[in-house]
Amino acid sequence: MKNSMKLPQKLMLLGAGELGKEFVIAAQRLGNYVIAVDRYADAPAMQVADCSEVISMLSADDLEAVVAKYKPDFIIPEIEAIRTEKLIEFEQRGITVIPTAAATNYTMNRDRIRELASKKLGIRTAKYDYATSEEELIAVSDEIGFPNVVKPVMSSSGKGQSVVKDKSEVEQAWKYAIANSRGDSQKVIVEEFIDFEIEITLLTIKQWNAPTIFCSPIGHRQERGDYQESWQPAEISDEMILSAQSIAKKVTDALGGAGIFGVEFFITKDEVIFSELSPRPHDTGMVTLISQNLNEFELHLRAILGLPIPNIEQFGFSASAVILATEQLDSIAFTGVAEALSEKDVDIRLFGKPNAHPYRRMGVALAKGNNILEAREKAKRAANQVKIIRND
Ligand SMILES: Nc1ncnc2c1ncn2[C@@H]1O[C@H](COP(=O)(O)OP(=O)(O)OP(=O)(O)O)[C@@H](O)[C@H]1O
Ligand SMILES: NCC(=O)N[C@@H]1O[C@H](COP(=O)([O-])[O-])[C@@H](O)[C@H]1O
Ligand SMILES: [Mg+2]
Repeated sequence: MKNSMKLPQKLMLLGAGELGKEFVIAAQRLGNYVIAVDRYADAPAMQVADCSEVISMLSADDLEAVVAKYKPDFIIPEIEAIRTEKLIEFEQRGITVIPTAAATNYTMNRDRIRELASKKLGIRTAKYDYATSEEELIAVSDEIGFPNVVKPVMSSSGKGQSVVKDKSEVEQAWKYAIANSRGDSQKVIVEEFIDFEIEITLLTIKQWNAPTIFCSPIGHRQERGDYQESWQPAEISDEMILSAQSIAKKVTDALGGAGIFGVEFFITKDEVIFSELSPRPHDTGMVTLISQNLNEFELHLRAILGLPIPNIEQFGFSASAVILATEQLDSIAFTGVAEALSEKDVDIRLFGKPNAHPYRRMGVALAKGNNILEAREKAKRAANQVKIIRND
């Protein structure tokens, strides 16, 4: 369907963070025209796009205005917090929404994608239920058991998420989830805590006119529900990889369209448990900036434009480690970059976010090594060398 299109295409990116920035670079390399949109000016992807717009992506009117102004060929969501009902309308008007408008609607809220995976497709997930008040959360927590994980149904990067060890922590978990929920949703999901051996992201590339293909699994470590480091390949059995691939194929087929998906799994001693997925490049997939011939952003672009992906070559033991802010800063400078780059097979990306607050991801260190441990150590060492200071 899409494989004889001409270039350039006009791409509208909804969300212009670090993932968008690398995607825009990939799109620009093939000469495409990109409009980067986000809630604030000078966002990372805006710095490399042809033009940019600052709007509320939760506002249908704002979305209508930018789409009417630019008439893009493709709308490519980069974050979850978008008025997805409006995307359905754009799709009906003939604009291609990636991967599909329905998929962005399914994945915007945890409950929708969970119901699809667990109830409709019968895929194994953590035991779960929902609560819409503190009283209900107390009852539901008892039913799921302790420890459990409480998350707002509308949030990402671990915002509002907590591990609840016993009854005494339920009230605090409710308050924290509601205070950090995106939009005005008062609904949380309570999940059985999975004591996994490793968690992985399986980058899954769904194409318009070619079979679904996969990257080598990426292992990752999270703190506060947010990614700290990732590595590829993840040390899991071939049998488990096949099982994860089959689940990823099932879910992405149900969502339809084309593009890359970051499909997250918990791997226990003997089970592969589906967690959630992003219908776009995944933060833990930034390791592919050093680990593959085509990184996850280039793969996303090729899948979107119906360009062939003849092979994905994995270059061996690779890792990424995040560079996080520790304080509130209005203007930023970095030190220690030269020291970090002095080691062989190390690279750094600084995203260019205009301001910082504690735990905000400002950059990432990338490394290759002779084994996974070495690659992880190198990436972490490089990340720790980079310091964020006030630029005055
Ligand atoms: N049921 C669970 N059992 C054990 N750990 C969990 C569970 N749910 C979440 N976690 C931990 O918290 C992390 C973040 O959870 P999840 O992916 O659901 O949140 P998120 O806010 O969507 O994150 P992101 O947007 O970065 O993908 C997981 O990667 C995992 O480390
Ligand atoms: N887990 C999702 C994720 O990593 N998303 C990435 O973070 C940006 C927001 O960063 P900010 O909150 O620092 O503005 C998003 O725009 C996207 O690139
Ligand atoms: Mg996640």
